Amino acid sequence: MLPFIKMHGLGNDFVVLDARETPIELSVTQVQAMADRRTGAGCDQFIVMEPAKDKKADVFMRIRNADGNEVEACGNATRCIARIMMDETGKSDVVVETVVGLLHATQAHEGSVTVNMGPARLGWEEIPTAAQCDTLNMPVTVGPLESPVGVNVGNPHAVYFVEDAESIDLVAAGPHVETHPFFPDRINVEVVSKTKEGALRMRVWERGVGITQACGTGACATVVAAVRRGVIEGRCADVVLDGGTLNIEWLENGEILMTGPASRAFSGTFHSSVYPGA
Ligand SMILES: N[C@H](CCC[C@H](N)C(=O)O)C(=O)O
Repeated sequence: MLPFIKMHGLGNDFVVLDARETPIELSVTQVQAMADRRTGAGCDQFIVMEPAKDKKADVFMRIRNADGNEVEACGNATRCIARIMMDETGKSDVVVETVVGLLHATQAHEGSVTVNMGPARLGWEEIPTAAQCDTLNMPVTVGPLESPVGVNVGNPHAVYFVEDAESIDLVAAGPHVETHPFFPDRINVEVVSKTKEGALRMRVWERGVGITQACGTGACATVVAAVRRGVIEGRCADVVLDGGTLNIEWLENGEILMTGPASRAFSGTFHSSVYPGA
């Protein structure tokens, strides 16, 4: 049997396996089965904790989308893994290592966690796009969505500013943007409208998953895009997602701070029919 913990960040949910003692090798189809909301444990992303490679880190976090593919970053999951390490070590500051670098996490107010998600990458080659472009207005129009801002937060995002984010048919438009040929690695898609000064409403179609309740890296990309476009004053905003609110600050040094909750849901075990040898 293979134990797991179910966690979430504002409803963006994760199955977390601990492979720090014993390596766990998972195929794409195994992850798809374990992430399935009917035949598996159900999750948006599948997280495996591995021994840190860098001695400055407390743990290595490997991230797979529900479609089984490995991705570079997951803000909400980073807060959850940081929470596990804080509870385990008693430290209020921990370092989560990922394929794109070391992420520093700090205990914040009322059980929230603040993570430095690292620098926003803004060059067309960093998004990446298939051709050189102005990432402040990328040439990708789908239905009512046009001229998104490209931001890479370890993973790629196309941020569309619209009059009313609630009115956008994201199920119709999201997949077409996600798989548009201009984005060779595919892309996460955000639709954003300003509700009041310092607050942005954001809905997300996630690469490899679909619509999720929240997206930490998407919220980071949203505030970076809003600052670059002059949509907000200052460099800090609350991003209101379907599942709740994240506070994001884009520092003058280019790094992005994300603050929000990290919630445990339950523990379980996968039957050996799902993970042979378990
Ligand atoms: N939910 C995650 C983002 C996952 C991004 C993933 N869908 C990708 O393909 O990059 C977050 O909180 O940042």
